[in-house]
Amino acid sequence: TTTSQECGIYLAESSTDHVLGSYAGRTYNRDDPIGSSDAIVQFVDIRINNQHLSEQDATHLESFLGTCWSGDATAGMNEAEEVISAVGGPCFSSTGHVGMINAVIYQPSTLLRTDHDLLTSGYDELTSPGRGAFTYYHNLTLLAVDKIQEGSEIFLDFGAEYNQYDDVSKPNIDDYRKMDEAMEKMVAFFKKHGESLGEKAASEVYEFMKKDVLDLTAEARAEAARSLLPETYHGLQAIIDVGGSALHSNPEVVKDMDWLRKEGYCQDNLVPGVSKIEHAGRAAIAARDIKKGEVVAPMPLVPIVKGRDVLTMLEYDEGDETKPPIKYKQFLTNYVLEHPKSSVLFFPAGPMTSYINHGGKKANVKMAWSTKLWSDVQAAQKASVDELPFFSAVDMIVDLVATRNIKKGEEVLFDYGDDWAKAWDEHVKHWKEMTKDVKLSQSAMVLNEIYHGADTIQPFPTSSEDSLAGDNVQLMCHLLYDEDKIERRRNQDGSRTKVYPWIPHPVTGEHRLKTDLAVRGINRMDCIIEERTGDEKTGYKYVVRPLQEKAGLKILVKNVPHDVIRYVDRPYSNPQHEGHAFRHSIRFPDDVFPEAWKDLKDGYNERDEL
Ligand SMILES: C[S@@+](CC[C@H](N)C(=O)[O-])C[C@H]1O[C@@H](n2cnc3c(N)ncnc32)[C@H](O)[C@@H]1O
Repeated sequence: TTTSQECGIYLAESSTDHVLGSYAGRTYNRDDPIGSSDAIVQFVDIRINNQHLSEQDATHLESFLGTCWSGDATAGMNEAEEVISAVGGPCFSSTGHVGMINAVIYQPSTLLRTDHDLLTSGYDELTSPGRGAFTYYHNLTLLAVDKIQEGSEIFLDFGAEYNQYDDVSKPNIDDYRKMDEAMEKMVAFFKKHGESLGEKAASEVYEFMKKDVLDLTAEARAEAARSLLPETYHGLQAIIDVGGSALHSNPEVVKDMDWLRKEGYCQDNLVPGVSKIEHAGRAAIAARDIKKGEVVAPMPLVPIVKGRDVLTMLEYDEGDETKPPIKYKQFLTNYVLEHPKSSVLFFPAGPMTSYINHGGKKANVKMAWSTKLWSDVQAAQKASVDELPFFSAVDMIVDLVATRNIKKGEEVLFDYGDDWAKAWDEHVKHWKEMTKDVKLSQSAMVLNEIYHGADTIQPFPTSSEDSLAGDNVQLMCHLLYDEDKIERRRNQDGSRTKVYPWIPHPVTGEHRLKTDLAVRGINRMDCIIEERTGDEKTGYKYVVRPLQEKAGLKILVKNVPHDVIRYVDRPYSNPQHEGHAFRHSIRFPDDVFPEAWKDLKDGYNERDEL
């Protein structure tokens, strides 16, 4: 179809500042997904493991963490004590705007993800040397929360914008919304009464609304709100026509489509799939034909200063703290670029680029520095490693360029380098030996396939029925209940239990909205299933007991739909935490690695460290 030929989302310089921005390549309606569904790389307890850092290095680490999301937004919260998520693409390269949030991370996509594709591809978690080597977290999806016109910048809701929310000098999102509503009403008023009032009286009424009514109703926000209104009431309709006061007073957020096609990067040339390479996990697949020499994806680089140290985790012997700790490499290691002559690692935050596998001689993309005028890559290339953290990702872009024609549906591959290939071959060779005395358990992903897989939908067992779940997993429910609709149940011992209904069953057409309210990271909690109703045809519903409630306080939630219940790996127990899992970074090719970034004269030698 023609739409798959058009790029749905671009990357370019933001209209708000010299930072990265994402722009709609077509019009989106509210609730439309935007861009491709991307991988998420969780890293755990990074601050706890880096308490020895110098003040400066700790600041650098924080600036890297500032480019990431909290694990709560990406379903990672149960991985460890502290979970932070590295992501690429529009979730990384969109900015916030206190007045114009038009997209959010669609949490149900990752919270309720399934792995049917991977598990039916022949991947066997218990025997594959790929176990724990690629991410369990995927399907990170952006969703439009408003109509977004073609060319418009995408603004995400980062909690941080709320700091500016109370600033009375400029309009915030509620000012824009309220004034749009007010303007609609004013237009209706002047349409009805304008003629009989006459020009002079109508203008006076408008001035009265603008000044006195706003001062009284908007109080501290009156000035900000007033700035959105036109000089005379004749200008009201034009503001409504361009799509409201936000767009009207910030016309620069909408770029010309021809400019975007020429000067921007397409961010949805790749879609996820399962790799044909055995044990490799998921893959980046071309969404359209790409010609030799074209950019497949831009990769903004995020420096991790002293990266190898920062990504080393220490595990102390609990019985004997004086013993030297065992060192592990943080899972993120597998997703970063390294150069042997540099102490800095780089997370490549491109759209879907985390999914690109190693192809060796079969690689069909290579790296080249950005040639966009808005990206000052030259300055960054001359910078020393200490200066790198101060560069914005907008000036640190490398392109992945097709080295031959790539057909739609083909897997995109990069050459990770000979060291990586050697390490992987060794790993595969020793896998059986390494794991022969280890009891490998099946992760929650495999269990969830039984209850949510496309082929079979089994009901969850109640607490009195036999369960397939091992000790390594726990049951989680996404619960939001209606506090006003309480019922009390009398128990056999005479005590009473409060029963709340799960939020009302979705009404047709509102499915997404209603269910979404409940399916959010903050509403995920341990639960026990007490009762079950329904069948495969009508759908199962459950009465569950949330375990997070204060001790002694017994409550139940009824009408909980099957789909919002999931098994989750207990903290530190999914295969990503296993010591025998493969760990190796991707080699940053010599021909593009700047001289100035080589701070290790003799080069890094892994044997020195481990
Ligand atoms: C940057 S990720 C690539 C995306 C990954 N396949 C996924 O599903 O998230 C790197 C990891 O992918 C896997 N991988 C990449 N190329 C591979 C290959 N040629 N053979 C086996 N595994 C590969 C390894 O587990 C490696 O640690």
